[in-house]
Amino acid sequence: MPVNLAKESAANAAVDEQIHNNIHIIGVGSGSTIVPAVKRIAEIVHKNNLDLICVPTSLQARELILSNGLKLGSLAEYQELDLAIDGADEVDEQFNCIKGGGGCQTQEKLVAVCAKRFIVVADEKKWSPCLGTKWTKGIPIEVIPIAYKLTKKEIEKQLGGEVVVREGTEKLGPVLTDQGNFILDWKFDPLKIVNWFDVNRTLKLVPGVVETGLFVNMIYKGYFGNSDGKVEIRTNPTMSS
Ligand SMILES: O=C(CO)[C@H](O)[C@H](O)COP(=O)(O)O
Repeated sequence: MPVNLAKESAANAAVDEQIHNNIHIIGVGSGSTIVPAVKRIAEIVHKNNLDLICVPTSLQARELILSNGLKLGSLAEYQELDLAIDGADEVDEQFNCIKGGGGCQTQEKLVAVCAKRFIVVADEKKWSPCLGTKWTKGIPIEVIPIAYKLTKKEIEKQLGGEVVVREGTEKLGPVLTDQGNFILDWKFDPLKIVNWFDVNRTLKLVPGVVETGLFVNMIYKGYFGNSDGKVEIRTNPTMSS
């Protein structure tokens, strides 16, 4: 997967600042920006002989960890992570974000909630005044396959907008997640959203929903790369350092 300078710069800045010898267990996110991040983590780990365990958020992350010669852990073994580093599809000024463009939001959220600090690495274009402005494909929601029609109807009834079943590109039919479930993308009107916490709770209470790609005020710090290689580092003022 080709990685542009903006993503690579964000990834390198985050890893250089966050990975040191007091960090022992980390969560590793999914997507294209995480690829240079894992490469950089491996360079630091091997150069300084660090003892670091990496917990993946997807099959992609698992392979990245192994192919970069890092130690693989799991959530079954570790539920307290020093840090989780991941990509994002859109981050708003309240540090809410949409994840799941790659369909990995369920494991990504499990890993993020286990981490003392959740940090994101992204292209600056993903920083947005309001969710739904830059990322217009909707909120990714993992659902149990047999429930998808009733879940779609219920979300549209309770929250409005339109729910679309995510289809594969190289295979006909719905995309299957790493857990074997379907993904619904809920397209919403950003002007109608008052409180993301309430929206997320409403979605989670719909029968059939496994997890949403709405990460409400979970980010501690975001590293946003520009096309010239400069990186904007933004810290969530509501979280202590
Ligand atoms: O949430 C994700 C996968 O489920 C990714 O982190 C998100 O889609 C960002 O990906 P990329 O770094 O390729 O822009």
